[in-house]
Amino acid sequence: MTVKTTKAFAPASIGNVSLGFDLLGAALHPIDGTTLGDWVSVSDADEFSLSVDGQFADRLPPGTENNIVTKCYAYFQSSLSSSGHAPLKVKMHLHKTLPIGSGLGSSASSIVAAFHAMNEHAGKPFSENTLLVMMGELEGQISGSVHYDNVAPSYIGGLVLMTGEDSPIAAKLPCFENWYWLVCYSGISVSTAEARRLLPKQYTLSDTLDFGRQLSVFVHSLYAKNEVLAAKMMTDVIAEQHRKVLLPRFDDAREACMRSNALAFGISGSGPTVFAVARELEDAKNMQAWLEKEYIQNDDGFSHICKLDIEGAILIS
Ligand SMILES: Nc1ncnc2c1ncn2[C@@H]1O[C@H](COP(=O)(O)OP(=O)(O)O)[C@@H](O)[C@H]1O
Ligand SMILES: N[C@@H](CCOP(=O)(O)O)C(=O)O
Repeated sequence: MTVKTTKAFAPASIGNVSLGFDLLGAALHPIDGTTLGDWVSVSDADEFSLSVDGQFADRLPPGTENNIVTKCYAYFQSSLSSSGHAPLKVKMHLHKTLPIGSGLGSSASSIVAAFHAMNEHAGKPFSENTLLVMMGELEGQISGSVHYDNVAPSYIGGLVLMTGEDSPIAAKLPCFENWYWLVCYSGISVSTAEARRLLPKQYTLSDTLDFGRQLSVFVHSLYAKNEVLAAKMMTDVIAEQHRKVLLPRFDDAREACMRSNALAFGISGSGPTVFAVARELEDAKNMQAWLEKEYIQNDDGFSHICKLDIEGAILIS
């Protein structure tokens, strides 16, 4: 008897994209063809089990019961049961290539790949929007509050705006195809939950007005195809000033990237990964050379020049 297996890949992502705290996210696709993201496969089995491999597998919490993929499985089963579907009898495997606490949407990537593979294996009982709700719920269990700015781009691809509504939860935005998105992970770990606790509970009227203006003018600029105006809006009035203390050499990194003509520079998600946007590949390479030499702190660090991953999560046959 052949055992049916379904395998999914979900790309890394930049949460917030500086100007859209919890509301904007971008999926990444390195231009050198590296697959930057996690893989999950689901195979028919009498009993559930989870195996894990990959470069960062040994940094995950010990015990498969603490792996977010096991929690995704339990959540998917209870959703199947409460909607009158048959249980899914499978074992799962996670190939963990994204560093944990990196600001590259590592937990989101595992969550998205797990739900996408399970939903496909079960014959697609849930719609894209319902799956996104489940993904957001699981991301919330890890980071302390539900936010979709990693799971949504990782699942549907591209540059994505969260609506705050039940349906659709997320909307794909147009973006400038010529932009390069450079990301550099320094090699240290920053807990998203802790980085969220650093933020104030309230903001000034002036910051609030800036946040609303920047996000709305940015979205306008994407539709108006005005990349200069769009790039000008890409600064962070919500998180950066409070979180950059966790990121050694953050200000130097910004200065170096700006000297190399960065259109924008900021923290990817809660860090320590930083991102820069460049119009020219040559500029992106110059920034990359500086960041690799000066921002990376240990052997775990790396950088990639990316384009947006327009496809999002995919199934692999
Ligand atoms: N498959 C998984 N991938 C990533 N993190 C996981 C996974 N399973 C459990 N975790 C735990 O979830 C937490 C993720 O932390 P977080 O700071 O949100 O990371 P990231 O920003 O990279 O998603 C860590 O405590 C990590 O040990
Ligand atoms: N909007 C979230 C994004 C967290 O991204 P991660 O990749 O660091 O998990 C936040 O800024 O808290």
